[in-house]
Amino acid sequence: MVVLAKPAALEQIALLRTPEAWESFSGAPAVDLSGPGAAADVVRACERYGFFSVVNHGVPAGVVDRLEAEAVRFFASSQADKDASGPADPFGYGSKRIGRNGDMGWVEYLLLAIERDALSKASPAPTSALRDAINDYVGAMRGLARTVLEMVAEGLGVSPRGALADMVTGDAASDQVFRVNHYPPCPLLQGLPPNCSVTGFGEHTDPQLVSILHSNGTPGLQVALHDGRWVSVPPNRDAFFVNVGDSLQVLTNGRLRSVRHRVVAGNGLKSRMSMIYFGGPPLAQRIAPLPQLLAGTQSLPLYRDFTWGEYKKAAYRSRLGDNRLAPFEAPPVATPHADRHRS
Ligand SMILES: C=C1C[C@]23C[C@@]1(O)CC[C@H]2[C@@]12CC[C@H](O)[C@@](C)(C(=O)O1)[C@H]2[C@@H]3C(=O)O
Ligand SMILES: O=C(O)CCC(=O)C(=O)O
Ligand SMILES: [Fe+2]
Repeated sequence: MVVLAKPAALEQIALLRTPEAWESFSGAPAVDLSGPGAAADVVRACERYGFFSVVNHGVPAGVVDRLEAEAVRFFASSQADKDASGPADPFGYGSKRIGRNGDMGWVEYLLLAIERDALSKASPAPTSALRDAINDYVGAMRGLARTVLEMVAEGLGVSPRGALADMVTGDAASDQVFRVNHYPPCPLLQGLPPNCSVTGFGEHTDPQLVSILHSNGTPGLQVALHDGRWVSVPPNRDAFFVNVGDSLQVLTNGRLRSVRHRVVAGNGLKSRMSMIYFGGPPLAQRIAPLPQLLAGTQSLPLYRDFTWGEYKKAAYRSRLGDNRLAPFEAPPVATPHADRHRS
């Protein structure tokens, strides 16, 4: 069994004690990307949950399996070998510390920057086999992100159809990040009742437009529904899970909402491993409600204009669970009768 380094930090990771098993998200929408009406399904799922899975996505299983095998090999290597790729600041190998502001989780990870369609030179992969596997996988994720964002645009009636997708995959300067998370079984939980778990990755929303996640068969991911209930997402190795990020929330003036999510690590025997592609725009990209989505409605923009660079700078000063959009909300309108309408 892999044991994460520096057990002294364990007490800083929140233990969760739950009175009953987490409710399973059996209603999680699964969108068949090859089916008719997929664009409408994508928008409906983004509006209701900010989260959905995709099946019939066209990503070859071999691309996923190869990366998973290389990542397993990396996390099973010696602590000294892993540390040689760290510390994550923000990129590289990290263990337990998430970001720079005191967040801790029962997780080890590789966080890497992508430039165009491959790992950037600033984020060298530990081995050439892992690098090649990541590059293949990221190529597939860029394609999937493009398809999903084109469907979002189509379903919302935004033209051109590539308007959102181009922010992420159409610009050489776009800010894409790739992360592999490994959650080994937590020894702290041994002997405790099965309804005890530990924070693997604390609750948060993702900052970018979309994130695309794949995991092995070990559960742990939970999402918050709009009524505040937390539900467990059953793992599905054949699917990818899409999260709406904060930037897409702003671009759609809150019509699509970013999803709060977290990972709990249990005391099962199997590690959870997840790989996530985060699709962000270039630093100079203006993030503001799309005029097309405001035109003809009574909606006022809920956010002031900002660039992805400004937002990102603020995000890296925030704690994981913070509401990172609050500072970018538009000030209330002064006239006494002006109502703010959500679109
Ligand atoms: C605590 C933090 C980690 C994070 C940067 C931040 O200051 C706030 C956002 C965090 C997050 C969440 C989603 C992704 O995992 C991530 C890579 C991202 O883009 O924003 C992480 C950041 C990180 O781990 O560096
Ligand atoms: O590891 C997971 O399943 C999710 C992790 C996550 O939300 C993240 O890395 O932003
Ligand atoms: Fe996330």
